[in-house]
Amino acid sequence: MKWFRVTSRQPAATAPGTPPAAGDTAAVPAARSAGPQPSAPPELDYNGRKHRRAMDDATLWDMARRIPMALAQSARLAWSVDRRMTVTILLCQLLSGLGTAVMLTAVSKALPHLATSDARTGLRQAWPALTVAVAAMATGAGMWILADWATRRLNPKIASAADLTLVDLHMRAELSAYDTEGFTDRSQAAEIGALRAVDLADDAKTLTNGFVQLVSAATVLTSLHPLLLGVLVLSVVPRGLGGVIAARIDYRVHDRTLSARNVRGMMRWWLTTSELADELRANTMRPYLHSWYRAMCDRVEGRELEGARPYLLVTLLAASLAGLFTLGMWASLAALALSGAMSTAIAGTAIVASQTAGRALNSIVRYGAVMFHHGLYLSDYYTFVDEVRSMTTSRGTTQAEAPRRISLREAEFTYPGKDAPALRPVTLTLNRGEVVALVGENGAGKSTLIRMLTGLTVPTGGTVLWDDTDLATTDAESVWRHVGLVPQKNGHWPLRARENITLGQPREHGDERVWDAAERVGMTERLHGLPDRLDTLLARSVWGGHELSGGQWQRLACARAMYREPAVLVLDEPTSEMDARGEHLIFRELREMAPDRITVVVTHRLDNVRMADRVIVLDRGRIREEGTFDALVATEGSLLGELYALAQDR
Ligand SMILES: Nc1ncnc2c1ncn2[C@@H]1O[C@H](COP(=O)(O)OP(=O)(O)OP(=O)(O)O)[C@@H](O)[C@H]1O
Repeated sequence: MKWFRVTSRQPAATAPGTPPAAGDTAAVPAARSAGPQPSAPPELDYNGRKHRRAMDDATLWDMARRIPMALAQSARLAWSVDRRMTVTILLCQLLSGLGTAVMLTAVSKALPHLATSDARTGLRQAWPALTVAVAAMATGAGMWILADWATRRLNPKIASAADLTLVDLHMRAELSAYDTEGFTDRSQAAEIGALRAVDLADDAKTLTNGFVQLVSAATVLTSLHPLLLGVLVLSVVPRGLGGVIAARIDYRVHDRTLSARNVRGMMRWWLTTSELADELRANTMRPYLHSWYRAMCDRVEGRELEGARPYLLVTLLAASLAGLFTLGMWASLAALALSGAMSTAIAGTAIVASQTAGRALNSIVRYGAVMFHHGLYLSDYYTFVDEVRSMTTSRGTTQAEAPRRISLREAEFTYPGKDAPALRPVTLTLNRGEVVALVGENGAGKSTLIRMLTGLTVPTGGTVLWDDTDLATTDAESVWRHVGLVPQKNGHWPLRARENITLGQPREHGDERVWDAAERVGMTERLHGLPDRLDTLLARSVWGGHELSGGQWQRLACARAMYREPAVLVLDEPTSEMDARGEHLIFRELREMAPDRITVVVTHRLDNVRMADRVIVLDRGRIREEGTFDALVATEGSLLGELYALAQDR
């Protein structure tokens, strides 16, 4: 590092590596303007993507098995949100298939007449069949439009239902669900399933329509002449195979760029959000981040370009093969007609039918691949829904009353997947009217203890009682109705100022209590200064929203907890971002409110601990000390005394 020696007159550069000078000169590091080139971004994988190589790995049998399952799952979702539209789509599909069958049969009836030498007579004899063919085609088109309308009505409902189920389950799950291994990955995969649900009805409809059309064409042809089924198979198989290979290449390119695109997408938020804009600029992070982002763009671009060539080759090959087979089919039909084994009219119908079947097959291949992928994610979605449903908070039906006493009896807690407990057996009683301060170094177990006291988690050993009610068998919602919690990380809810205070409470007439809560945390003036006062939207990221400072947000979180007038008021580092005036106000309010409730405060600012009736000092998951602040600080060798002395040593 380079050092400049700064004197009172003029800065003078010294050789690199020269140590800072002592005495009346101070040494400051030089700003670094150049340095080694940043390393390229690593190959990151996006955890939530489980099915990266699914298309590559899947056999045709896998696909054949998975696609009907996906269709059945789509039908189940559709049925659950709108039965009328689901039935409409199914009926339309059947009628459109029937239309195709009628059209092909009518064409086979009309063709012999049209093949006669006298065109006028031929047309006269063929017109009833031709009219039926046109009517059948029109009916098929009408059914398609009707199905499309029904799908458009169904799509948003399916998407909302899938999304709502997922969001609601997350909000109702036991906290321990978040700590189970791979929860986030499974949650992300399920979210992709819910996102894909938007297109589900559309894609399922197109695929089933392809099947219906293909079956109609095959049925009509077989009924006309058994040999025609073989001819049809010959004409569609190469197209089908070509389509599958092209789809695989497409998906391979998609897979190879997927993690880079996802990581780039995540990084995009970091680079453009105002929340990190200060840090990014003041710490001159832009050049590195720009080159990082550029490298990701290049990676995606390069891989997409690499995929273009094989895709072109395969599609060309598939199209050539399909052309050759079509030629072969025509030649076979001509040979059959010339040998008298088949009438010219039937051969003509076979050509029309093969066109219909070809189009149907294109849909089947294309949308079969899409539904195959939908199916994988839908399975994740359903598996996750079942998993979280079994983990929703349902502990018992006993209704909790506002406690006069909270007792922990040998209560301990070990996080899922961890060997050592975060909290070792704790026996403790908290009484109404008391303010208890929880103190301890980082990781001592304070937040874990708070979660157990408030019924957010159930102890993995021992019991937590509210009076005589065991929280492990009590309806959790009824417990939380008596709790007001200011957690370490509180939400900056993108809602109006009013809701940021009343959130979680039933709506009341009038704002009297809202202003009262604002006054308790010193926010009255600030809220009056907002353009629409309590109606102002508090979220800069939302159009028309307003932002508060970190300390002001924390004051609102305290106001929210106070507004609840809870029987159990718990605050985890409630004033870490507040100025001295705000902090003083909050602790004064807590004291005033204390007689009617059990109050628990976690704080690292030990001067605040003086106001507590009792201090509990946690150390590595154990209660190490308990008593009044003055007594503990005065005790020789106490941890609180040591921490307090460190806090004063500046
Ligand atoms: N969700 C979790 N999963 C696994 N371990 C956890 C989890 N949350 C906390 N822990 C661990 O449990 C121990 C206690 O954590 P806790 O958050 O209760 O400490 P704390 O005293 O509140 O710390 P701080 O003062 O830093 O907030 C720590 O070792 C921590 O790493």
